[in-house]
Amino acid sequence: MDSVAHRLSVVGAGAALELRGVTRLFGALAALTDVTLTVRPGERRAVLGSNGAGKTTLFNCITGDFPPTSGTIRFFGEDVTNFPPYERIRRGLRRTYQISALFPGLTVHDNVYLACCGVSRSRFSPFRPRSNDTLMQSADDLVQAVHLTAVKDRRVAELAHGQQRQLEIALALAGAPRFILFDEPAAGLSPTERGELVEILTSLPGHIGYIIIEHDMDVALRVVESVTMMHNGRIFKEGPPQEIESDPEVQELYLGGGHDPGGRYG
Ligand SMILES: Nc1ncnc2c1ncn2[C@@H]1O[C@H](COP(=O)(O)OP(=O)(O)OP(=O)(O)O)[C@@H](O)[C@H]1O
Repeated sequence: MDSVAHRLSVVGAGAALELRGVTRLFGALAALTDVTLTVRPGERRAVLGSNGAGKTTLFNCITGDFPPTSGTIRFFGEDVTNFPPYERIRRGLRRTYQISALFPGLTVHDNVYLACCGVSRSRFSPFRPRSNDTLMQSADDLVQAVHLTAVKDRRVAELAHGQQRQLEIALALAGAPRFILFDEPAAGLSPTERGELVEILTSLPGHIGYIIIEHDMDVALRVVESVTMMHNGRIFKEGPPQEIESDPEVQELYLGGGHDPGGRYG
């Protein structure tokens, strides 16, 4: 059995994420129209599409930052459509942003430690002996998982851009997530940093599924086993990376940038 099939077989049946008929309007603009999508536990999926296709709005609906205008969202079987974002985080949903959410004056380790405190049930205490703290150990493990152990005591402001993006992944991994939404993690990275990102994503624990929005097809298609193509707020194609990559319609719409921003005003 190949590693992907094995990984998906051990994490169980059912859906991690299930969207049914999700539509999101902004005034007269339909940013998403009737999106139906199922992602299995442990599955890794890319959502691709040209600018304005609705990818970020899809993430915002899943996280609860912008609830859908209509339709339903289930997370591991539970209807979370009307849950606030923190309730989804409590259930194991995480997200990274295109814009950095790091504390630049703190060290790498302290950023991760605070993220671990933030999602843990116990409150942060300045009086807790830090060396005995299991959260400290979790933070160390996460720093290692994103290849930043060598710079763990450095302030975030001193890190290279690629290292900051790696740190954002560590923050998303805090507190035992079950599913992560990665928003363009390769943006602004050098070729070497992209290679490192691919290694980090493909080494994540097998039970953690994710959706990645990524304009860099080379990165996206190497770290997923399925792809959803969006155009003008709708899903127009789904399939394994090889099939999507060689699809003539995808090539014309995505690689040719045939986006019609006026096509979905009512
Ligand atoms: N808060 C908002 N208010 C009004 N319109 C919005 C809002 N958010 C998104 N839109 C519009 O919805 C459409 C989809 O935008 P979205 O950001 O989801 O696309 P995208 O695929 O993520 O694009 P990009 O690749 O450029 O990030 C766009 O036409 C955008 O202008």
